[in-house]
Amino acid sequence: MTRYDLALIGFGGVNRALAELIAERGDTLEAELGFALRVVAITDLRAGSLVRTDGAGIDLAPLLAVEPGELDFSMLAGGSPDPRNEWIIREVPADIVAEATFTNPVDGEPALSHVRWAVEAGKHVCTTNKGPVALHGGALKELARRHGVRFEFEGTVMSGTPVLRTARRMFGGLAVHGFEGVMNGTSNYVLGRVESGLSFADAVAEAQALGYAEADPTADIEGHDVQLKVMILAGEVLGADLSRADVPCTGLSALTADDVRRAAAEGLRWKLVGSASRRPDGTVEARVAPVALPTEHALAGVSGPVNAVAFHTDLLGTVTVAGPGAGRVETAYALLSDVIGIHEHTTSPASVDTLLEAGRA
Ligand SMILES: NC(=O)c1ccc[n+]([C@@H]2O[C@H](COP(=O)([O-])OP(=O)(O)OC[C@H]3O[C@@H](n4cnc5c(N)ncnc54)[C@H](O)[C@@H]3O)[C@@H](O)[C@H]2O)c1
Ligand SMILES: N[C@@H](CCO)C(=O)O
Repeated sequence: MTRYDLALIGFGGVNRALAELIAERGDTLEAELGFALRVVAITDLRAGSLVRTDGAGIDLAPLLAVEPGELDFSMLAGGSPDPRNEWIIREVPADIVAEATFTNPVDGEPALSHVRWAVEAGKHVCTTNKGPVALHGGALKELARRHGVRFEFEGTVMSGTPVLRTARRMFGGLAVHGFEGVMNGTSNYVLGRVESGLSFADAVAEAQALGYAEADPTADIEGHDVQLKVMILAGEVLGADLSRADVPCTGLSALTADDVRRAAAEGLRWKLVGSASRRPDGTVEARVAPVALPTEHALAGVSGPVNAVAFHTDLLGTVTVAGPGAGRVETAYALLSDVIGIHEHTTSPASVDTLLEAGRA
């Protein structure tokens, strides 16, 4: 039986939920997927770091029984009060590094370094962190290719909903002209709650408590999170290499609660829409902005933390992918799907992804 040893970098909502999946469903996953998962290292800014590479690895159940804010690895055997990220990523024997620290939309750090260190150490990486992928995705993919490891990031767009794999695997032979979508769970949840009478501030607080929001929810509300997602998706489906400056961004602070409720009374729904399309000269234009959509529009009915992206193609017309856009468990599932992708790739060199990548190279 194949076993993958994991190092979890960041132990907040998402990586904790991944640890829960492994602790609670490890045996079922093993029987279904044909590989076992063992966590051998965890680092976190607040809890410190923990390493256990013998036996069954880190015993996850006792860690998960402690409230997140009270976790202190320094009290445990193999623990340290410091998040020894570089040493753990480079030196502790692990097969896969799961990176789920804060997204930094300015330069992607320190997650960018986490990904680089892992790849340079010959470890596969899966991440839900949008910063490194949006800002340095091309260079990181090339680095991973040179080191013979996988760099997977399904959870960066629409959390566990497999929009990136769907676009990569299912659109072969089609020309994609562009896409538009509701790609932020927090802002979409907030708009719905404001529509039903809550203040913006209270609605944001709810989204934070539900685990949808970024550490700084300004990124959700002002559209910077969607900006990064548009850059990632445009890279994947349009082959574009966009910088943040290429994606003008207007957020929800352009709207008042009255605007949102008045629109609803007039049969319109405000949505924070991210879009990109290919111009006739082949270049790509993209933007993020709130749009008042008529209720019959496909994106108008996308509610709460649900997201949807409508892809405009030549042979199929518009193809819409909808599903959860945020949530701890949903995003942990994206990491699991990345691990499955790594397993498929390493065990079947003729896997769909490998063949598609070879075709594109
Ligand atoms: N929660 C979601 O719905 C969701 C969905 C998709 C993508 N994401 C992305 O996944 C990542 C994690 O999200 P989350 O909800 O778990 O966030 P979170 O804030 O709950 O957890 C992040 C954890 O990372 C730790 N951390 C931050 N910087 C660190 C560092 N330098 N070294 C070690 N640990 C560090 C923090 O202490 C925290 O515990 C973020 O980048 C987020 O944008 C989240
Ligand atoms: N904060 C993000 C998480 C998913 O990327 C959202 O609300 O969509």
